[in-house]
Amino acid sequence: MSGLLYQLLLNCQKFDILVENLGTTSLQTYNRFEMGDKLDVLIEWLASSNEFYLSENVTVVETKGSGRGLRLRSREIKCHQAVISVPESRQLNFHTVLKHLAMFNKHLKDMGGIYDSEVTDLVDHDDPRFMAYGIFDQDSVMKLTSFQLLTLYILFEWVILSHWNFRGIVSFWQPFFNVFPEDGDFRSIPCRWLCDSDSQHRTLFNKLPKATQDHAFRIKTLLENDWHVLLPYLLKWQKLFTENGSPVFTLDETYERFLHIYFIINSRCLYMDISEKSDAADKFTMVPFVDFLNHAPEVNKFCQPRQNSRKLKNSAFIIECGPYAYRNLHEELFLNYGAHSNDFLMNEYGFVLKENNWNYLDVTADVETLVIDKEYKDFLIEKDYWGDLTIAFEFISFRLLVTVALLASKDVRKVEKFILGFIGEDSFQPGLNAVLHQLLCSLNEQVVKKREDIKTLSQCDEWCLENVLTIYQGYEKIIIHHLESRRP
Ligand SMILES: C[S@@+](CC[C@H](N)C(=O)[O-])C[C@H]1O[C@@H](n2cnc3c(N)ncnc32)[C@H](O)[C@@H]1O
Repeated sequence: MSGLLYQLLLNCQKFDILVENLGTTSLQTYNRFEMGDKLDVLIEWLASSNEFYLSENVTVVETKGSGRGLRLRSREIKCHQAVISVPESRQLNFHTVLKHLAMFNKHLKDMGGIYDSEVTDLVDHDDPRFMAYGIFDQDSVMKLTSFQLLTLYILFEWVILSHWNFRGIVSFWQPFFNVFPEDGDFRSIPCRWLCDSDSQHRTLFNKLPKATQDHAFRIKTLLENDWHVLLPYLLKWQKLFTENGSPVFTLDETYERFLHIYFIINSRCLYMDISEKSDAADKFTMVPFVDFLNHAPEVNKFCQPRQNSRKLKNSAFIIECGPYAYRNLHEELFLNYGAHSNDFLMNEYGFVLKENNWNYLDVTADVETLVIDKEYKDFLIEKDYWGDLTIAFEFISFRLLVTVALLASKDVRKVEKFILGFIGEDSFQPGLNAVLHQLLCSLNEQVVKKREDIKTLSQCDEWCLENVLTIYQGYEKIIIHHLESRRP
């Protein structure tokens, strides 16, 4: 495909941001104007590439509950109609960052040339980026993950470069940075409670379900690993950029910004084939405006990315309307970020949904402590049925049924037949339901106790408390549903 055929249909009118449910205090009014201006600048920047397209029927609306989102502002959006298309030159990913670095470092092979003369025109010979990006060599840059390269690049372009603002040196990406979420928007992410040394939320962290805590620890490990990989580059920049003998930025401040940027990327990355990278975790891109789309739990209903091969030159990221057409004025356009439970959404994005059919309980820790007999444990390990024991609203996982069948029958041979499908769950009744019912009663007691404890944590942020309570409400709904159907 030789570029996109979409034209910019946007009028050159001031971009109209509607703010809902925000009341009328002066701070909120200020934000409203500020965000409106920032959106105008963003649109102007995107529209300066004639391959950008935004449906004129769509507007940005900001609400207290979910921040900015896209809404229908006029007429309709039909099934499979294109809603937004953002050219590669306005996306941040491993590929586009390499191209930009290559403008300042001739040793970095530029993968396919610079896009726009407007970008190269911005380069000034006194630009500090000649020094900053001069420290990179091809091998070490290529070894960085997409996450690491983007974090490092955004740190320089957005945070460190702002130091040279007075000489008019502003990043090409500044219009995109302007609309990045604020750090406080991520305050409900449990990993943040772990990383902030003075977090008031450590007690709340201890009240989280174990699976949610484990997820937060996994993110913390990844994040700390990335920080250590980036540290040598940051130390070199500290030596290069000094003022009155001191570095223009400190590592403590930079770590705070690193955390902020890490969660910006994590909550806004979209799958995209990146030719330089083979690992699935590296295949993502950040797409301005598309990243205003909020999440809905329904898969294959709302807006969807139209898959384009990265191998095609200058391919765009396109969002089109899914099977659900938008006809009701002001209704929100959604994207599905994946089939994610509230535990996952809270850890990766910092929000939860009141109703979420993807919720499930991980009961591994509760059930494994019931398997006291070594023979049974060895059997489950040998059959690869040890761990990963879950309960969703619709069903109890087969892995859990196998473990409970063993606890109920204490008959390894019979359970083997169950695993092989020769006999069914009924062969273990009423013992199986008795064990399950007892387990569910104990889980219910734990949830009720946790919810009561959480309500007493008055020092925590209300929204964070509410989100944790919503996770437990989701659990309760699942437990009660099965308690009724598993009554022995
Ligand atoms: C890709 S961004 C979407 C745009 C975002 N609302 C904004 O203001 O920039 C993802 C973030 O939006 C928020 N979000 C997305 N879907 C949501 C939903 N259904 N309910 C509440 N917040 C949501 C979360 O803060 C999440 O980290």
